[in-house]
Amino acid sequence: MAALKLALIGCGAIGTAVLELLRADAGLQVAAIVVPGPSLAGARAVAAQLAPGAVVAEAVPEAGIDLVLEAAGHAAIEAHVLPALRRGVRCIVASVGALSAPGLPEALEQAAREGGAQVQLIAGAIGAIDALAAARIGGLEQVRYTGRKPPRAWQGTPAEEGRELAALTEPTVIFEGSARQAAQLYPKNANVAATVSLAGLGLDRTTVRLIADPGVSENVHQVEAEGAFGRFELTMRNQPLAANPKTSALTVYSAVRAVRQHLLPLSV
Ligand SMILES: NC(=O)C1=CN([C@@H]2O[C@H](COP(=O)(O)OP(=O)(O)OC[C@H]3O[C@@H](n4cnc5c(N)ncnc54)[C@H](OP(=O)(O)O)[C@@H]3O)[C@@H](O)[C@H]2O)C=CC1
Ligand SMILES: O=C([O-])CC(=O)C(=O)O
Repeated sequence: MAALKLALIGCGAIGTAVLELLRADAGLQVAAIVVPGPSLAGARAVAAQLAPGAVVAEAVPEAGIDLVLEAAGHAAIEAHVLPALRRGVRCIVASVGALSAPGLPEALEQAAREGGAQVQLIAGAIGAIDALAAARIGGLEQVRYTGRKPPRAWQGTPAEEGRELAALTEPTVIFEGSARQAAQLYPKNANVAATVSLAGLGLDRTTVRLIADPGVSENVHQVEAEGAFGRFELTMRNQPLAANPKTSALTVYSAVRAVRQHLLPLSV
């Protein structure tokens, strides 16, 4: 059987780790790696080591791709995922927070329908998305998400406004509001907030708290959900990636699992 041809969008912390893990997968060929112009040379160096057969380009090739994995950032959905879906290519999306932009969920659905393809949002750094989505069917009353990361994970975000992150000595709430606001203000840190909300009560009714905590070294994600099913409390203590402290290693494994689900005859 012909190998499944994958296009990877983004070649940063997640993309590189995904390439390492998928390197030896039978039945899979990384056919393309897509990055912005200034990163082409860096991505070519990574490809030479981890995906020697891949074309490195600024756009997904128009032919010869069976599956797209986005691990790039919110802007990549509009730029690369929508066109791929319209051409009928299945897509896996890590930057779920992009769906907080009004109209983007509908645009994704429309593009997928047009192409007869499907878009899969990964659970990424969070668990229990299956339980939450199932609980929604019975009716949910409240879903609350708390994201707690070491101060350095909030560098380059609005959390820096009016405070010196490196000088924090106490856990500090840097954001309280809806999942939609969190995903828009913290596009590299609150994709999980968007995922929890899309599985549960929606972007506007899911309450989110983001905390910079000098007392933790992990990325800690908590979900509290209540409804007709009963209630659950989930705590994930994720190891961050050395290459990007904002991102949990579990996100990489979740992306790899999603790709492998397209290869295996049986998957859990
Ligand atoms: N669902 C989840 O649980 C999580 C989701 N994420 C999402 O994954 C994304 C990637 O994370 P991570 O790998 O750690 O980030 P990195 O910053 O390490 O890497 C991002 C990569 O994507 C490239 N890139 C950026 N914009 C585009 C674009 N428009 N088209 C193509 N490539 C692009 C970057 O290139 P350049 O350096 O040139 O900008 C870089 O190669 C995050 O931005 C976030 O949206 C992250 C963590 C958890
Ligand atoms: O990887 C994580 O811990 C979560 C994250 O950055 C996000 O939700 O965007």
